[in-house]
Amino acid sequence: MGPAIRLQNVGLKYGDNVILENISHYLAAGQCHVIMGPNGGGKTSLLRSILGLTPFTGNIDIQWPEHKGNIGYVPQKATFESSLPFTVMDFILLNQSRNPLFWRKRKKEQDHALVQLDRVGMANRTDRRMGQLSGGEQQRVLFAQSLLDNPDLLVLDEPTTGMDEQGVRYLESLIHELVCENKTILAVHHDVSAVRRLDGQVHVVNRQLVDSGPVSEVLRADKIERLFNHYTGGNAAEINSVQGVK
Ligand SMILES: Nc1ncnc2c1ncn2[C@@H]1O[C@H](COP(=O)(O)OP(=O)(O)OP(=O)(O)O)[C@@H](O)[C@H]1O
Repeated sequence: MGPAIRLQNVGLKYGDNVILENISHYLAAGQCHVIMGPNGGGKTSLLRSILGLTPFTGNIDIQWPEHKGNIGYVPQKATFESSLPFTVMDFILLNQSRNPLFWRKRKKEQDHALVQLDRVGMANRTDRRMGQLSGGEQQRVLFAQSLLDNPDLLVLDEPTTGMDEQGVRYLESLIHELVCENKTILAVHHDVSAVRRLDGQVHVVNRQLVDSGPVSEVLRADKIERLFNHYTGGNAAEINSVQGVK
């Protein structure tokens, strides 16, 4: 079972630049939560705050049901030196053990890595150099890597960026599978149709929490325009008062 996440008065500033302000919210356990909102609205910053990677103010409590479980994280982009001669399998194994790479090529670990790569349609590309993969293929490898420890909380930052239709389908069916296992998913997403297919809870963030609820409510036809209005500089406080969000 995945955790619930409680946010209390969460804020984040870079210098004088306010990125997140006064966000108090509850993300229920065992569901798929999608964060949407305009570019620069603070979605990645919120994910990074939840992961403890950014110095936020306020409180973020990851509430594990019994004991603390594993967290998987897929960042927006893979960061590695693309000229290095390591393969997809090396990249995956690199994160599976604290031993040097040449110790890691144990059959059991390779088999486990292969199963995860198969889940994202990359099992036939284990010997390719990471630096030679396309952006979408790299995203798939990152996703496979995030599954290695059987995470109870999976955090995805725009997971389908650069992915083709097949990659998107792999990812969506895996998310459905994980939700069926009561894992908690937290994903930043921009694609309204894809979010509709995920059928989770949608939380709109633009510096503040602008709206929140099931897909059927937040992505209603009459609200979509407002969601996109944010992109042209909508004011979160005004939007809150229009939508009655406190
Ligand atoms: N380390 C940093 N230092 C200074 N400013 C930052 C830093 N990280 C993010 N920001 C700023 O915070 C704001 C929010 O960025 P963030 O990446 O959280 O937005 P986002 O909603 O995820 O955007 P996008 O949809 O474009 O990915 C941006 O204006 C960005 O420039």
